[in-house]
Amino acid sequence: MLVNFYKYQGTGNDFVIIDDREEQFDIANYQLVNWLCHRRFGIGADGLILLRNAEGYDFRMVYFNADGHEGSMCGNGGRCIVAFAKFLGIFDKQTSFIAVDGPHQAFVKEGLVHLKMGNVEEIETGKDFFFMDTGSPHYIQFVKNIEDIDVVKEGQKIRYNDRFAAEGTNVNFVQKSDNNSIKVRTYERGVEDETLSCGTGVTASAIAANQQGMQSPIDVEALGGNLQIAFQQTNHLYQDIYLTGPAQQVFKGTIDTQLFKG
Ligand SMILES: N[C@H](CCC[C@H](N)C(=O)O)C(=O)O
Repeated sequence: MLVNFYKYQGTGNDFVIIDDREEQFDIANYQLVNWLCHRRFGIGADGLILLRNAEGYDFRMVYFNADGHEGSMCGNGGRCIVAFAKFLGIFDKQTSFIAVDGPHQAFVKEGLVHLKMGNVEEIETGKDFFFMDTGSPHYIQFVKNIEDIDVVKEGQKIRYNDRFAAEGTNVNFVQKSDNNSIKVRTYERGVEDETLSCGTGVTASAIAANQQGMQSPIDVEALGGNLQIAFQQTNHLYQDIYLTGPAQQVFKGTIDTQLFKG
């Protein structure tokens, strides 16, 4: 089968996106997804996203990690699929779509995609960490010199410890900078590597920074670019959380799935 795809990136978190409103793509074939995301044998991406139809919404976002398995919410992927939906002419000013973690609203303004994330209510605080779900599970550790962290090694220690080994977790290392800003580096489960940016991770990191006294909006520097997180916070509830940043189409192509040898 010939599959038309688009390649997008949002602050260096990159995705293969397919317009699958005809529902031709076999979502159960995780080896195929894994191959398409492979950087040497396939197209190369941190994840693959299908745009499908959904009743009551402009579209449905179906997200797979690079390992081929359907993942939880992806914030940067969410921004990229919003840019893609606008490119397809599915919406003009603002959109409402459904993802695995529930409904999302978004709009594009001055070239930046503003994506509303789900509310966050439960935040676990440990001796030297925070843990929360911003659509995906995120462990957050504040560090002094982020450049010195071996993100893959330290991230894997946490991701594969007794608590997280089975389900996995994403692990964020966060350094506070001046002016209400933080630097974030993320080890992503499902990619099992450091990525250049992780939207749900950056969102969780900003909320953790707020727990430590930083106020909304919080500017975030990821390896692949800058993002901003804004939110309303009352007692334990974080709502109106917006993840804002660029999302760009890089190229498009056609791939023959017959080339995949399984
Ligand atoms: N890159 C993502 C997160 C993908 C989710 C994931 N790696 C998982 O929790 O399985 C983001 O921008 O939010």
